[in-house]
Amino acid sequence: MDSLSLFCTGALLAGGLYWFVCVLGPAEQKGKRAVDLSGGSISAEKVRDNYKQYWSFFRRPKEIETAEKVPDFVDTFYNLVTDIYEWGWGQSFHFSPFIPGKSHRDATRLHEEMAVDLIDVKPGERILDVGCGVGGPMRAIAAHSRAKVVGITINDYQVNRARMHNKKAGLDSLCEVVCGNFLEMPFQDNSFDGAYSIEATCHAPKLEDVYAEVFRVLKPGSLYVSYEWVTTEKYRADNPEHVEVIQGIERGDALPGLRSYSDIAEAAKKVGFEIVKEKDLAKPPSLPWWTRLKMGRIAYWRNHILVIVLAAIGIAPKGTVDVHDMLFKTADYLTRGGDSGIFSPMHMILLRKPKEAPSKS
Ligand SMILES: C=C(CC[C@@H](C)[C@H]1CC[C@H]2C3=CC[C@H]4[C@H](C)[C@@H](O)CC[C@]4(C)[C@H]3CC[C@]12C)C(C)C
Ligand SMILES: C[S@@+](CC[C@H](N)C(=O)[O-])C[C@H]1O[C@@H](n2cnc3c(N)ncnc32)[C@H](O)[C@@H]1O
Repeated sequence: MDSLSLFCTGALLAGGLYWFVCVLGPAEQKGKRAVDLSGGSISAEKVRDNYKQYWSFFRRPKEIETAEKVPDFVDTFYNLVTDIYEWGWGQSFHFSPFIPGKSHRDATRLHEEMAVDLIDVKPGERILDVGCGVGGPMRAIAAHSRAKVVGITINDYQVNRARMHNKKAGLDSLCEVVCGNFLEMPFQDNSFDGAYSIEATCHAPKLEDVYAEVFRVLKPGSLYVSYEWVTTEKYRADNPEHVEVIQGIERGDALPGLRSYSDIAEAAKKVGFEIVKEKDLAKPPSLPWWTRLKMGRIAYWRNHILVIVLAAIGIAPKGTVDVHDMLFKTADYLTRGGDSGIFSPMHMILLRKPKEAPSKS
């Protein structure tokens, strides 16, 4: 081979590699690169053991029912997945309906802005983000409403990521992040002008417990909106395929059991909220939220090969391959849940804490 053809082959290979690693994949701003994948707050050598521990929860369903253990198990889950989510999805860890002509990023932002528009807050007011992740929604909401947002997450790795992103976005004066359990929040009674939760309260073993905490910290008369993960009216517990899909979603997303859409308002009323509005935002005329998952399939294969290579050469923690494989399968269960209509990640409920507490007679 002469030197010219050697050069051309080399250039072609390098170009192909660059395209495979850097171009192919979801065209979103990530904040994470494949070479920076970690196990969150878990040291690299313990990632695989923690992954095994995570799975063992599902092999012993009794443990999942032990509600006190759930926040720890959810914390382990987010140590394992946070970097992969940021790398492969972006800084907002939720779904949104597909909008023709809009990027995923814009569709995501509009879904987030809708939440704060619903709770009707004014600039300068203080609102709570229940289960804030690395703060994608918090930043969009603070920028859109100019309200002061306080986010809470159980995972300290996410707290650090969120604070770093807030600073980088120049929004740290409006956005504050606290590490804590949303089942026992470190906030005073009647101290927030509004609250929202986006695809986070599904991690609570009992929805009443988190709703009761939100109720406690809200000022009387103020509003709370939540986007809930639910099984819909199409779900049949006696259909083995339905059960397989829902259990697949629960295992791959650290859920102590998905709730039926009909349980949401009940839980809210039980703790004292008034129901202002309830609507499944996934229903037509909205377009499928799972289109994005389907469109990403080629990128997931590319990511999988990349993760295997990075783990083999010691750049990514060994257990990353297992975690990625789990997410790969989860994406399929979620897509099947969406296609069949038995599952929705955006059952919206808008609630008001009454102005006056009901009399106890
Ligand atoms: C609300 C929750 C999380 C919802 C979604 C943000 C995530 C659910 C499944 C995740 C993913 C699945 C496939 C991954 C892919 C194999 C990888 O290469 C890149 C990242 C994924 C696309 C990843 C991204 C985030 C999800 C879509 C739950 C936890 C309550
Ligand atoms: C799927 S993520 C959604 C994050 C964010 N709402 C978003 O849309 O980007 C769920 C979030 O809920 C948080 N979470 C789950 N259980 C929690 C608990 N008991 N206390 C506090 N946060 C919790 C997780 O740490 C994570 O940040």
